[in-house]
Amino acid sequence: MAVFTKVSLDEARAYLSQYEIGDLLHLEGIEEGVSNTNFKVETTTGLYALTLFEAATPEADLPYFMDYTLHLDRKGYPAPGPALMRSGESIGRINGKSCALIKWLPGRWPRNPDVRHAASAGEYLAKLHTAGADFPQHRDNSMGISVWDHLIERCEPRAAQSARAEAILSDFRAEVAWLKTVWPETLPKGAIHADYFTDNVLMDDDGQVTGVIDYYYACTDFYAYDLAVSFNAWGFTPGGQPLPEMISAFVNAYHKERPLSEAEIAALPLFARGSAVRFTLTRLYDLLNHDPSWVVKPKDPEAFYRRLEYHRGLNSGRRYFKS
Ligand SMILES: Nc1ncnc2c1ncn2[C@@H]1O[C@H](COP(=O)(O)OP(=O)(O)OP(=O)(O)O)[C@@H](O)[C@H]1O
Ligand SMILES: N[C@@H](CCO)C(=O)O
Repeated sequence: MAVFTKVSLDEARAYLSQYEIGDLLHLEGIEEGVSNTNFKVETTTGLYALTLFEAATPEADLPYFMDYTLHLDRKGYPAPGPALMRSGESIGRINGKSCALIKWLPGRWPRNPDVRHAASAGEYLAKLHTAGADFPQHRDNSMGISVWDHLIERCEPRAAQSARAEAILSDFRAEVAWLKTVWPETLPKGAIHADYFTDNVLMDDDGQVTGVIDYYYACTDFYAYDLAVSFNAWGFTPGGQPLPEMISAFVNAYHKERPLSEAEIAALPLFARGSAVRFTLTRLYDLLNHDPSWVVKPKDPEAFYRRLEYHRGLNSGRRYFKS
């Protein structure tokens, strides 16, 4: 499904000859994923993923993503750092697309995560923040609070056909205006993942993290915002019902590894509301602009709207520590 751009064995062999990675043994398209084309590559020296960047990933930011994952990898964090060509480059071109050859990480993302998975995921999010704290580059959050008004505007033309979409957007105009008045300015920030969902965290059979992939929304923002994005992903059913024991397992494990300040804890309900708005909006945009002939199924915006409703009922960040 997600092999948008074909690559033949000969094309792959010619491309890979720029690296010191031995001879190509096997090339396999990966069906999963919706944004980029991915292949699993086996050579005489090991396993890699070959990613061809499709339109959704901003070309100009590829050096940031590659440098960040290389930085994390060199610090011993399980990120898929890029292999370097003999020229020292990490980004190449194949069949008209920019591409990178990155480390293949072991494990599988958890289809039915429980509290053990949530705790390990929370610990590794904190490790990600610590390992990236001295990464010197900056990238604005292209999906952050400063663009939510613009996302609402982009949804508006097609939302006119749906009373439900109109109602959500009307609610969000007020929500975003209010969030802007209370959004913190001075909390600890640095490089964050910004899309730390279950399908981006690989684990072993004991529910321990073995790899964290897909850094193509990584950016500079508040660490506590990334925590809220992540417990919103891990701490609810796919339909958006809260699982307080999953949220608390995630948050407590994070806090043990990277203790949160009182100000960060106090900001969690706001950040949880903001991140619920962000994912409702991007999902709503994709749904409103979906062509039924596309194979990729749009994700459900309502599941994130329900999260927003849950967080609106909480007024203390301490609440997320308890189930
Ligand atoms: N470096 C890697 N190591 C191991 N497996 C990987 C790696 N990169 C990708 N995969 C596998 O390929 C699948 C699809 O990759 P990914 O989720 O990055 O696709 P995408 O289309 O770029 O992203 P998304 O669907 O989240 O927008 C993953 O679920 C994982 O199974
Ligand atoms: N994780 C996002 C998709 C973008 O990677 C979502 O579930 O809406």
